Amino acid sequence: MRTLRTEVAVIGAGTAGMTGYRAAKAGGKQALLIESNVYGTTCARVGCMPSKLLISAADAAHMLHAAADFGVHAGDVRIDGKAVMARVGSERDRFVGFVVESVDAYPAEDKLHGHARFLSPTRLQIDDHTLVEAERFVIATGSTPIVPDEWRAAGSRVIHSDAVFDWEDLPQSVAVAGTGVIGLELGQSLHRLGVRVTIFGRGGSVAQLSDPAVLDVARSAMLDELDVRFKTRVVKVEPHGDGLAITSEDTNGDQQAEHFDYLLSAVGRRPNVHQLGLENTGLQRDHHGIPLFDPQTMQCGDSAIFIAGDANNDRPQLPEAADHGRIAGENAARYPDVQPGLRRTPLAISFTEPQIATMGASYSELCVTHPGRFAVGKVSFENQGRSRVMLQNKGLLRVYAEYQSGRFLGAEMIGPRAENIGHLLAWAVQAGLTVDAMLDMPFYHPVVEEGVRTALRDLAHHLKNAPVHDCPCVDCTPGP
Ligand SMILES: Cc1cc2nc3c(=O)[nH]c(=O)nc-3n(C[C@H](O)[C@H](O)[C@H](O)COP(=O)(O)OP(=O)(O)OC[C@H]3O[C@@H](n4cnc5c(N)ncnc54)[C@H](O)[C@@H]3O)c2cc1C
Ligand SMILES: NC(=O)c1ccc[n+]([C@@H]2O[C@H](COP(=O)([O-])OP(=O)(O)OC[C@H]3O[C@@H](n4cnc5c(N)ncnc54)[C@H](O)[C@@H]3O)[C@@H](O)[C@H]2O)c1
Repeated sequence: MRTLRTEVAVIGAGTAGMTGYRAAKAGGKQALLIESNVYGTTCARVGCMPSKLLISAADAAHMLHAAADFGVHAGDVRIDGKAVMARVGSERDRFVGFVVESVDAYPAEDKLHGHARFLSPTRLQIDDHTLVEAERFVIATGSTPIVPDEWRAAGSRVIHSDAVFDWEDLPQSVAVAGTGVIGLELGQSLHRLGVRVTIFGRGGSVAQLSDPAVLDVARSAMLDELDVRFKTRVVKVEPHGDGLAITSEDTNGDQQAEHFDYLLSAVGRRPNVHQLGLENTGLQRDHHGIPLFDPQTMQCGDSAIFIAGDANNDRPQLPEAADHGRIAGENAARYPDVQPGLRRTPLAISFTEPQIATMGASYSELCVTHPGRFAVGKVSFENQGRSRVMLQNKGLLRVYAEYQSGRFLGAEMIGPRAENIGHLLAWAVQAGLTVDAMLDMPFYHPVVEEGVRTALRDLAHHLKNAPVHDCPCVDCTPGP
């Protein structure tokens, strides 16, 4: 076994790892980037990009059906599953190609292939071929989709999201377990592309939403279009012919057995911290096995080990992975002079239709941090002018602000153009704007943003009626 010495060892060449590597190099350090799998990142290979490619194909199919409501008739819609998947695959490969090009440009001596495992706080073993001794480390190992063992036992027709993007054709039917962002984005697109889809949600959650009023509207919007079985668990999965027999059970204990080609497990992702030898680092870890770390500096305790991206499970999204990686790499380079980096206002978007966006503090967080001290304004998109014009008049936006200061705190929504409104409102939170200052901004006509103004006016009205006593239950009714 050979031994390599470096100043900064970065484990994982995903978005966080690549950014961390570049930041450590920019900080003047020698760095080694270790990757156990192929280059290309989760985002480009099996995440953000291929999922959005599938959604775009689904949107095209949906528009053809929806056009009839405008008096525009497209004739028979034919979906060529092979062509859909060929475009998803080839465009995805193009995005992956750009990432691989970047990695190819890194000096060969900075890259090492193999699975890294800590032997001590300063030493890694890579497969059975190399020992790496380093002064500082960035853990950027990403996350893995969860597939419960009892489902996995039913064989290869039980899949997770990675497998969808390798399909050469669309299947006839798919059961999806999980009403999180992956289950809904993929489940809705497959449905729109003509696949028979049933989505099982063990509770009533919808993507990242926490506001009970928005959740109610979101559940109805999803049920309007999709076969979603809320409060229904998948209890048995067995091979059946070429596919699967799936038994589900609702809250009354009523069971139903149905046949599908596939079961797509979309029940969450687990940070890759379990086969890393973290027990040999002396780091304190939480109950998920993630080292305790400072979210401003990414430093684990006071050690020379930093953790970034999905591996630390703090907002597992692409822009966050890049921010974490940069902060971790910069701090690894300047260790022990560790400094807080820029963490932005939280923003999460689910590319369902209607889209779902949350930004700033969530409703459930405010119930803990501001009990009785925040006001809520709202707008329904049902009668919102431009939304109706576009026949996208479904959804609800709820906006939150602090009594006394009038500071805008955050919002949750499902509705048209949520990806854009989400940015607008996240920027307002980060800029520290008050609701009055936001209402002084320009609003054009006729635009969906006029709906945002309606919600802000409602919020301003409620802010004037601050409760006289500090009742912790005001505006904070428990969810259904
Ligand atoms: C279907 C899907 C859709 C998504 N859509 C969006 C979206 O629209 N917008 C958005 O913002 N986010 C989206 N995400 C989330 C986003 O893709 C991730 O948050 C982001 O890619 C995480 O980057 P990362 O660098 O932490 O991990 P990764 O890119 O997964 O990199 C981790 C790397 O570490 C390697 N590794 C692991 N363990 C070891 C080891 N011991 N030794 C060596 N190497 C190791 C892995 O092989 C991997 O290459 C989506 C995710 C999925 C799955
Ligand atoms: N548009 C985007 O930004 C985007 C898209 C895809 C993924 N992502 C990222 O990927 C992460 C993982 O997404 P995800 O959808 O896998 O996870 P998630 O945590 O968002 O959702 C998982 C869902 O599965 C449910 N669940 C858990 N166990 C279950 C079981 N046994 N049966 C049925 N349901 C069960 C949970 O209640 C939850 O609703 C997200 O947190 C997100 O950050 C982001």
